[in-house]
Amino acid sequence: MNTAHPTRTALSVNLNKVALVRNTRHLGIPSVTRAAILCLQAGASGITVHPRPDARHIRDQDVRDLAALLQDWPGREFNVEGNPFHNLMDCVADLRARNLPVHQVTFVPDGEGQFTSDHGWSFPADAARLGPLIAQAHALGLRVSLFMDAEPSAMQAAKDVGADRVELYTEPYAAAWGTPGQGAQLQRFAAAAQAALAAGLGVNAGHDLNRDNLAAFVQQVPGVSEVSIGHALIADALELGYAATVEAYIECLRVKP
Ligand SMILES: CC(=O)[C@@H](O)[C@H](O)COP(=O)(O)O
Ligand SMILES: NCC(=O)COP(=O)(O)O
Repeated sequence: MNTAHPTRTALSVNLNKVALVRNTRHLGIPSVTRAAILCLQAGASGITVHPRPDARHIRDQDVRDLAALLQDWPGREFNVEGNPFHNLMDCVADLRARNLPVHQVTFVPDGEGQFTSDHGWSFPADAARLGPLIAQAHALGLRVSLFMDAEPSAMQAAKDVGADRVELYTEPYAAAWGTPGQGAQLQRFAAAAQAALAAGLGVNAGHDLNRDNLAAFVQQVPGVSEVSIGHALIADALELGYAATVEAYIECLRVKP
C-alpha cells in the first residue's frame, strides 16, 4: 500500500451491493463477510451497511456477521445506516445486546421500499421526533450521524437535536461533476461543511461518490472525516478486484501537497 501521503478522510466501504447479488441465489456467494475482509485488508477504515426494511440486500444476519468480524479489526469502524423509525434501532440494539461492536449509526429518512436514499432530514420539522432516538442511540454507546442535504442553515439544528455528525448527501454534487455546475456544487458543500464544523459537528459524506469525483470533493470540502462508498466502488471491484479498488479509492483521499 502506498503510504507516501496520509489521508485525513476515512474510507468506509458500503457492502449493500455485494448482498444484492448474493440474494439472487441461495448459494451464499458472493460472500459479504469475505468482501469485508478483503476491503479491510486493503486498508479500508470501516464497513457500512444499510439494512433496508425489505431486506433486498443486507439482512439482519449480515449485520451480526459483520459486527462479529469487526471484533477482530480493532480501530476499524462499523457504520449502520437506516431509518430509526423503521428497523434501524432494533437492529443496532440487538448488536449491543449481543455485545457486538457498532460504532456509528447514520439516520436516513428513507421510506420503506425506497429505491435509494435521495434526501436528508428536515429541520425544524423532524427535530422533536429525532431527539429521543438520538438519545437512545447514545445510550447504546453509538455515535449518531444524520443524513442531510448540503444546506448550511440546517447544521446548527442538527447539532441542537443531539447529532454528533452529519452525512452530507452528495448525489447533487456527483450529478454535477464534470458539468459547468460542478464548482457551484463544491461551494455549496464546502459552505455546508463549514457550517457543520462551526456548529461542533463532524462531517461525513456519501452517495454516488466514485473514483472520478472523490478527490475534488475531499480537497475542496473542509474537514470531511469519513466517506461511505458502495455502488461505484463495488462496480469497480467487479473489474479490478476488491484490493486494487480500495487502494485506488484511498489514493483519491490522500492529502496532496
Ligand atoms: C444513505 C445513502 O446514501 C446510501 O447509503 C444508501 O443507503 C445506499 O443505499 P442502496 O445501496 O440501497 O442504494
Ligand atoms: N452513505 C452512503 C453510502 O454508504 C454509499 O452510497 P453509494 O456509494 O452506494 O451511493
